[in-house]
Amino acid sequence: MAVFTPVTETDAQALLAHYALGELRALRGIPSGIENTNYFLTTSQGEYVLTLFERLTREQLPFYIDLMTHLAEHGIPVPHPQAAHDGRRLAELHGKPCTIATRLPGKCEMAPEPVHCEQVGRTLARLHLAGQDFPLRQPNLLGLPWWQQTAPVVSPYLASDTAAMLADEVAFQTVFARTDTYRALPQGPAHCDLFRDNVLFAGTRQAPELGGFIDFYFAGCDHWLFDLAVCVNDWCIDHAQGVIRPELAGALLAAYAQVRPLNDAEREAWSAMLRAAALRFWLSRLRDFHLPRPAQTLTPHDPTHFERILRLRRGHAPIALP
Ligand SMILES: Nc1ncnc2c1ncn2[C@@H]1O[C@H](COP(=O)(O)OP(=O)(O)O)[C@@H](O)[C@H]1O
Ligand SMILES: N[C@@H](CCOP(=O)(O)O)C(=O)O
Repeated sequence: MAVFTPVTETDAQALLAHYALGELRALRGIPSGIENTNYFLTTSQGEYVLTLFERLTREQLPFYIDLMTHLAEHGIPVPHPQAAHDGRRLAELHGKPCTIATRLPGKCEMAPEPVHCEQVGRTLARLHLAGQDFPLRQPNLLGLPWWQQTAPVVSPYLASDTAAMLADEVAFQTVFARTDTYRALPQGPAHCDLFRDNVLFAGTRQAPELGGFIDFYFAGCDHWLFDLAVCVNDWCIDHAQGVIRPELAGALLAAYAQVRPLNDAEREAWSAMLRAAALRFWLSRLRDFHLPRPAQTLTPHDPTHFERILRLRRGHAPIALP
């Protein structure tokens, strides 16, 4: 279970005393997630999620908390961080920054159909547009400089031909980032980790209703196309092989483009961006696998999944953007 820092009922009661959220009814550690400590918190007033931040610093956190607040207040279904009596949405527990946000309805859909992909695409485009006037700026902290820094750290754990592919891909992305096409890509606040386990659906499998997007703690200002590529690389593939399933990608991309039409620079950059999105998660999984942090119990994600996806994206022209 990804509880890095245990929280007791007494801790939670003391924390709730600073909020107008009612009395504690139940507290339950959440057995998934790999970044933060999460608990479901039930009070006499509603259902919330308590998150203790394990890696992000106090300086970095206002971006995420204020972004979720901004998006929630603009009608995007995301967890709404709650303000304490003093107006702050960030508190502290066991020396770790923490927040209490609304619990969204539904559960993850790990075997999506086009109808799920459509809703994800549409809501992602709405999120991008709603984020345009968000005033804070913080880059995606796991962007190109982090890839350049991390590749040599994980490289010694790889077979020599795999390490060579990693180095070649980082070099490719470094050159791509200097092109006019890259500079012309629209950007703004982006989720940057919108995998199947970060979207909740209520309703039925035939008639799903998107409950919301969760886990904004990899968000940052980046190209919107990168966000879309992260999404397609997870939502629209055959999971065993990593190949893109056209009926899923078609549904997600068409729904996205209906809300925010894509431009020529984005069409030109699409293949490189799918590679960038695969590289990003291959690197973080390699780091987590070979250089793990202590946790009560934690199964690291399989890095070879994204190694395979990167090989595929390097070898084939992707499905065209609408
Ligand atoms: N606001 C929320 N509403 C409902 N469930 C949530 C919410 N936040 C987290 N969860 C649940 O907690 C799990 C882990 O949260 P997540 O943010 O993905 O953790 P981590 O940041 O550690 O990866 C999710 O899969 C989901 O089941
Ligand atoms: N989505 C990433 C890692 C982050 O995991 P999450 O549980 O916080 O979404 C991956 O799959 O590598």
